[in-house]
Amino acid sequence: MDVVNHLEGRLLFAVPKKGRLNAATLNLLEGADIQFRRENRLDIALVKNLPIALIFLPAADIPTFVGQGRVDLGITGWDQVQEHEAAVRATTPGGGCDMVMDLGFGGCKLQVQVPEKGRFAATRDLIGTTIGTSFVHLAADHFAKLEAAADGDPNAESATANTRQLRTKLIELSGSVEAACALGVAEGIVDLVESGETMRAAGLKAIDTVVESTAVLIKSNKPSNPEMVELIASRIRGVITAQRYVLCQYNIQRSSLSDAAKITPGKRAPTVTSLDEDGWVAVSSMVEKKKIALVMDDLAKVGASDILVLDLHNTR
Ligand SMILES: Nc1ncnc2c1ncn2[C@@H]1O[C@H](COP(=O)(O)OP(=O)(O)OP(=O)(O)O)[C@@H](O)[C@H]1O
Ligand SMILES: O=P(O)(O)OC[C@H]1O[C@H](OP(=O)(O)OP(=O)(O)O)[C@H](O)[C@@H]1O
Repeated sequence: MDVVNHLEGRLLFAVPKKGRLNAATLNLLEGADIQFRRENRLDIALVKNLPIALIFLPAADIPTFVGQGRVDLGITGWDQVQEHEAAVRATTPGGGCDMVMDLGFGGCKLQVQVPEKGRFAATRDLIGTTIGTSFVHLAADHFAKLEAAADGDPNAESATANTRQLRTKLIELSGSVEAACALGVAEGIVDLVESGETMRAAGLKAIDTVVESTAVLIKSNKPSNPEMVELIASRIRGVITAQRYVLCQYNIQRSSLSDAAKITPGKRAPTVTSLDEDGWVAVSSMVEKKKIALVMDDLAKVGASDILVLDLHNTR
């Protein structure tokens, strides 16, 4: 089938075609029951059960397609959204992308890195040197602020590369940025760090953070079908919430219910049902997954018993 001729009337949704955000994004689409089959080598896939087409793009290009309104929705890193905004700020304030929600995965930091045993201790020491990065616009804005501060500019915090002539030289690299220092291409780099393994393996250390990032859902500020955007956003929100929470169930004496309810207040309020035993109630309540062990300890202390923790598949 010639999918390109079947896009009419469909909401276009850009997703990372490879890399760090690809697998988690595909999981999210599955959880939101967005069903598709991607033909070999084709970057467009029609969704079978909704009037949507998925467009598989490099994460770095997704803010451009969304910002120009060529696609309606996209999933990419917040770092990429910020880089796009820094690139087009002079012509398109806001970049044309609206943030819909933080998706929680793909956490990393865009950091200034220098050789571990080198002469640079702070980012300002790098002013006037050469910096290698794939994030040239964010790095340029970061150094514009530093240079403005070093020059005693009272408005240094709002300085950008559009408003200043930079003394620091930025070299655009498309990957393996960590190699730049060892090979003498740059004195420092600005690149992503998650575990820090790649940085340490290259003999580098981080001395400053430019942006903290996670994957985000963004939408065009002129979507073709706002109702469909809202439907997809609410399905994705349901899956993300389900991933973040568990359902905690327990039995407790009614006299201790108010103490237990303080520990498990739920999203709105805990659900309380009577048990077939005088003076006892059963409680169920959503609890943040990362807090559940402490919550169980606290519930046991106030007399809860038969505490069960259940995974959630979806919420709305
Ligand atoms: N180590 C990491 N841990 C978590 N998230 C990361 C990491 N590296 C990158 N990301 C996130 O994933 C996004 C895409 O990066 P990734 O390196 O996977 O891109 P890519 O599309 O494969 O491009 P490239 O070919 O340049 O590597 C980044 O913008 C960032 O938001
Ligand atoms: O702190 P860590 O957990 O080691 O992760 C950081 C690395 O991950 C990303 O690169 P990726 O492996 O995606 O490849 P790339 O260099 O080709 O972009 C990033 O550019 C770093 O190099």
